[in-house]
Amino acid sequence: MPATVPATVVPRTLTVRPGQPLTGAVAVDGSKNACLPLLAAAAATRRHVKLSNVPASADVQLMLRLLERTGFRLSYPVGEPGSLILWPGAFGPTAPDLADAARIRGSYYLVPALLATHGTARLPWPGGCRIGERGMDEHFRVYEAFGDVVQAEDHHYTVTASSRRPGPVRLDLPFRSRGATVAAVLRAVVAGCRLVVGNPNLSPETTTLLAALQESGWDVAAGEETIALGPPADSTRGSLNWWVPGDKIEAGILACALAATGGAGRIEGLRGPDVRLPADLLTQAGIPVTVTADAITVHPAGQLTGRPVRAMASLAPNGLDADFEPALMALALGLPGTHLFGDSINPGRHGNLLPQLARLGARIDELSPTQCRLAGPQRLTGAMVEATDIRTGSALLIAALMARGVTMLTGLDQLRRGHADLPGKLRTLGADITPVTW
Ligand SMILES: CC(=O)N[C@H]1[C@@H](OP(=O)(O)OP(=O)(O)OC[C@H]2O[C@@H](n3ccc(=O)[nH]c3=O)[C@H](O)[C@@H]2O)O[C@H](CO)[C@@H](O)[C@@H]1O
Ligand SMILES: C=C(OP(=O)(O)O)C(=O)O
Repeated sequence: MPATVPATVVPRTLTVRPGQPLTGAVAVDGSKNACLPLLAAAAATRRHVKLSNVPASADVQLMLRLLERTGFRLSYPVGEPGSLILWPGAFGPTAPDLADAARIRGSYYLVPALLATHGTARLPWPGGCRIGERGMDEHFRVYEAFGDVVQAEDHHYTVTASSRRPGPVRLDLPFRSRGATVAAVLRAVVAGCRLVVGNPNLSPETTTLLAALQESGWDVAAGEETIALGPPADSTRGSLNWWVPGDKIEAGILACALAATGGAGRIEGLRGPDVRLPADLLTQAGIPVTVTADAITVHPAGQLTGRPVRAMASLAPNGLDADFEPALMALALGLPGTHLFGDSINPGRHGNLLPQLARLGARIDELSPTQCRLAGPQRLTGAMVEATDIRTGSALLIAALMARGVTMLTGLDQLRRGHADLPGKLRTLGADITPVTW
């Protein structure tokens, strides 16, 4: 009898072979990093929220299970793939055991909702990508500014809600942490109080959350210096409709893959301004790119005589999101010039990414633990590599498409944490990527 592979088998390894330049059109999924705070905000509002364009990535699926275990209810409207409705169900007297919250960084977004439902949040230290020391001290300072009590233990941390209703809260962040900014905003939602955050994070993920709250009746004013929030004037509790924006990082990865193979194509379903910076870097490197309100198009490049790539991650308003950097680094391996990269936000990123690119033969000079330089174009050779974090996985896919010979990519669980099916999207553009099912 021929061996058959059940349709549900999830491959653990992929083979990637170089081929024709990628071409065609593909749409991105909703963004994991925008979806996680929106889910946490939906829980914090304790209203019925319909959320659309929800990606099927593993981290988002896990967040949904954590919310259900906490006592929130979920339903999936028929005929609307990617949509769900979240509302508060019955909450038990004791806080739930959320041990597997340790698998994702974004589980910290649950703290405000847990304070609302149980008065206390006890969570394992967050996991996610192993990209260096990923502190939470600033998140804790946020809760303390609201009068909450924070206890750090070996394996867990506990936040206990203040018994007093906080008055207006003002806090200034020492740096523009996205996690701490979102924590402050969601805590104010639970407290129903006014909030001013100085030196806030203004990434699209944060401003998407602010826009959703504004639609929900909150008074929101966001500028480079401060974010100011005021609770809704009336106590309307009607249902809300929010939308997860298309994944800017997935769009950047697909644009880099098109460019890396000398191809041309269109990536849809995103917000143009979210990909402005990586698009500018491609254009400066001599790869013609146009960005419209909801798409990015990579045009055929002639001779590559553009400027070298200089991709420095930054938390400044309009700074380059750190998660774009690995894909740009993979692309630059094929571009002429001496290219410079930096990510001091995630100080362990290069320690993860560079050894894997080196397995393909990449020669990258580490100027410091967080900065590196490479001269291109380089000749890469297929090898066995591992997606040691989400963005390392996507950078390896791009590099493998440029390499001579076959690359085998393992560690797909990491890749799936951030993208429901990035290999499938690359296949839509013509990439030769095959799951290994033995
Ligand atoms: C789930 C999610 O959206 N993850 C993103 C988020 O990471 P992350 O969730 O880590 O964002 P944070 O703002 O919490 O932290 C960013 C970095 O700042 C430092 N830090 C942060 C808080 C703190 O209290 N103490 C401290 O030292 C750590 O080095 C940490 O790694 O923003 C990063 C930078 O844009 C992105 O690369 C991640 O993809
Ligand atoms: C670093 C990332 O994820 P997380 O913060 O969830 O680990 C990422 O999305 O690239």
